[in-house]
Amino acid sequence: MSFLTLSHIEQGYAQQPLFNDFNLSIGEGQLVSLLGPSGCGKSTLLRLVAGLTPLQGGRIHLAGRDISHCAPRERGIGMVFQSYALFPNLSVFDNVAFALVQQKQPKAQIRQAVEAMLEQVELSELANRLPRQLSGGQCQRVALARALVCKPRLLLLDEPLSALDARIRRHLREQIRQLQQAYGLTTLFVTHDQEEALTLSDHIVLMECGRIVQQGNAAEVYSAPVNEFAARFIGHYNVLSASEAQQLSGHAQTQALAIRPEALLLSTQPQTLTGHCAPQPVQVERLQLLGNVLRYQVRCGELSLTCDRLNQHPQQVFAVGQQLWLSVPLAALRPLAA
Ligand SMILES: Nc1ncnc2c1ncn2[C@@H]1O[C@H](COP(=O)(O)OP(=O)(O)OP(=O)(O)O)[C@@H](O)[C@H]1O
Repeated sequence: MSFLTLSHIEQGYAQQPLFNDFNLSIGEGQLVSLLGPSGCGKSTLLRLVAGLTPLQGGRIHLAGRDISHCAPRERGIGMVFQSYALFPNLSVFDNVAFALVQQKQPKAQIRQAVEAMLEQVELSELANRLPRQLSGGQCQRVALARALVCKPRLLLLDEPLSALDARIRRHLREQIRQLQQAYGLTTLFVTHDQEEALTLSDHIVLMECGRIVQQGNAAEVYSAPVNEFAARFIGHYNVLSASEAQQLSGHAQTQALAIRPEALLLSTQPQTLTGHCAPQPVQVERLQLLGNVLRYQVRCGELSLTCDRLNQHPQQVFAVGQQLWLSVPLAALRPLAA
């Protein structure tokens, strides 16, 4: 059953339409990522749900209640932004306690709630510090604690990790996921980073220009992109026109196709494999080391294809210019809608 429902949303800026009959349903306790390029409307959607931007048309329901025109503070929603937006003159403790103080909760109760929350985000030791005495990752954990301490019914996260370095980012996203699951908290997470969406989410909503292009769980969205936009945005797919696909597969093709780079097999000898197209000669044009993965760009006639291989043995790295053979599993060819 849907916990957050956006129905027939109409929204735009200065005569410029952005959402036209936009609909989205989110189940209780799910972490849903809104994924898409800059300007596709992710933040606007979050602001509409939070009540920070007035809704022009349509309805928003949260836990069965119509919140379309409620004031932000009446919605029971917690929000964390990319910019931490902490009060600079308040300690970590007082930042987290702020909303509870506003609600005039008893002091002892506030202390207990804040201390428990700081422990959850591993900040108990830093309770008396000011925001300027914290790292970016620590600031973001304070912002998260501040949003969670009010026990929101819905958590909105607007690119909360994008200002942080890669290691802190990974750690914090695991922490967010653990807390979200521990509290069973329905969460909408905005990101333009596909890896982040794939690793964190129960459900991914891929957007382009105010429209949903595709939605599903990570495996569905990753393994079966519906069109060229989805294929290019998620997973660095090779996208081939119908005639290119025909050239590569040797089979008649009427539709554009996508192939994941890790599905393509490179070998030094031609291999005739069941369920594969006939082996094709290729030449290595470029090689990129992505840590555990080697990414080859290979030339196959007029086609340039990306092939990923696990970086297992240094002696098995192919050189730029090397002649190889390419095998394409037929099952890996994904037809794309126009
Ligand atoms: N206050 C505003 N006034 C006019 N246009 C706006 C306003 N806010 C956003 N827009 C426009 O609406 C569109 C969607 O913006 P939005 O910030 O929702 O996108 P986004 O997907 O969150 O992008 P990003 O990832 O860059 O934050 C963009 O074209 C943007 O220029």
